[in-house]
Amino acid sequence: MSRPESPIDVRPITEADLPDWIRALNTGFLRTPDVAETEIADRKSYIVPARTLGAFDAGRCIATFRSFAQEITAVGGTPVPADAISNVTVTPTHRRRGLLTRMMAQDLAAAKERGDVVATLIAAEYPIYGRYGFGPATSTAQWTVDVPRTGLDPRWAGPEDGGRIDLVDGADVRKIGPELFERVRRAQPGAVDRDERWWLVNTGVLRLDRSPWTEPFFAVYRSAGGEVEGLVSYTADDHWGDGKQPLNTATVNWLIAATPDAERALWRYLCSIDWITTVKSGWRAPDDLLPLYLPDPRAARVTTLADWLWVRILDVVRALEARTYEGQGALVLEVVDAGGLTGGRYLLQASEGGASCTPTAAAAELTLDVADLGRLWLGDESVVRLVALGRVREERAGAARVADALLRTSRRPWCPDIF
Ligand SMILES: CC(=O)SCCNC(=O)CCNC(=O)[C@H](O)C(C)(C)COP(=O)(O)OP(=O)(O)OC[C@H]1O[C@@H](n2cnc3c(N)ncnc32)[C@H](O)[C@@H]1OP(=O)(O)O
Repeated sequence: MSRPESPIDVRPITEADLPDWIRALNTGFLRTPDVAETEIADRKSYIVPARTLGAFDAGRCIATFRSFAQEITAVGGTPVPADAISNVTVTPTHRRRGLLTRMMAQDLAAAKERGDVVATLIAAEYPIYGRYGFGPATSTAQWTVDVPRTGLDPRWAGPEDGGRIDLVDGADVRKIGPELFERVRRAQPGAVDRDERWWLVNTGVLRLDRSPWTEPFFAVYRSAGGEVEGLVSYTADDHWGDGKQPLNTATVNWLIAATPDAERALWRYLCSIDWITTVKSGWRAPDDLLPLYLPDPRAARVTTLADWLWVRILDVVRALEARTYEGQGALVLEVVDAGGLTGGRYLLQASEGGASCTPTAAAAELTLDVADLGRLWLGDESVVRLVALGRVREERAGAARVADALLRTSRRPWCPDIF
């Protein structure tokens, strides 16, 4: 017997819809569905109703979707306008009827119209977003460091390079953090911008009902010249062994460093704190130097290695012209886009001085889906691998190697944030 259908309205929300929209969001994310006044006030402060979609069945919100303006750093350091997607839920009673597909189509069309170059998201589950043209463009890793096994000298008393580390409070972090982060993210392909609210939430000024606050320790690294170059936020537990040995864990919430000296000094500091026998790294770049700072890198065990930021190219020309390339060369790409946003055949001409990308009628050398171009855009994937997987078709022998020589980067892209 077929289910009686009521027409479901997918539309931008109004301010009056917000409590109902938040209830649906909490339901989809398996949080308690009640909605506190403080949460309504907080979300009202940053949600853009015109970019916040809800699906309504008989007046009740049963699906949510939100996007916002973001900048993502392309390879080479150019910030590119992105459509950042978040808060995607469909209530379990209404799943698998195409509601996500409807909301995604509306949002991506609007982003294209606005002139965004890419759309971005952090996927809750891997299989959801490839069908909409998103590819996993960065990965993340977490390490657990067994401090006594590192081989580090336990007599360490501070950085040897003339720099210094000081503990600071949240107010200091709000003063020095935003400027430091701007330097870091502009040099880090795959990083996205942070707004003021991020610093308020992450220093405990703005406390969210849905995630209880534990005041962390904040440590700043200054170079010998007194320049702020690194910051870390971490918490510690209180755990002792039966034999009265300290067995405490330091858990890093976030660590940013503008220089290798700052990065090395902050990890060294974390591994030197008395009573701390385990350091949990938090979300890091997959090629983070942490293990290699340790005399015995095996003391750092990988506990997570997974896809992180996904990218959907909305404008092939601008996306490929925004980034830099490792060498010089030309390539004709046939980009297949079932979503109809940016498919076509393009000639990429790249040199160390810049790149041009233009529509062309020349014969294609590689044929690939727009999701795979998203996967390649930040330099983290190999075309040769994608050819081997059957995802990219090599129309001219050797084209995959030419593409890898141009597109790949010596350090891996990384997005330090979740949104
Ligand atoms: C950026 C973020 O916010 S990530 C958070 C995503 N949200 C969640 O994970 C919360 C829990 N899950 C949900 O709310 C929903 O299941 C959603 C949002 C993932 C999917 O919503 P739906 O309305 O059911 O998706 P829709 O019906 O449009 O599905 C389209 C296609 O994707 C497939 N699909 C959807 N979700 C999944 C999934 N989790 N795993 C595998 N396939 C999926 C469907 O089977 C369908 O496939 P088809 O086109 O071959 O028939």
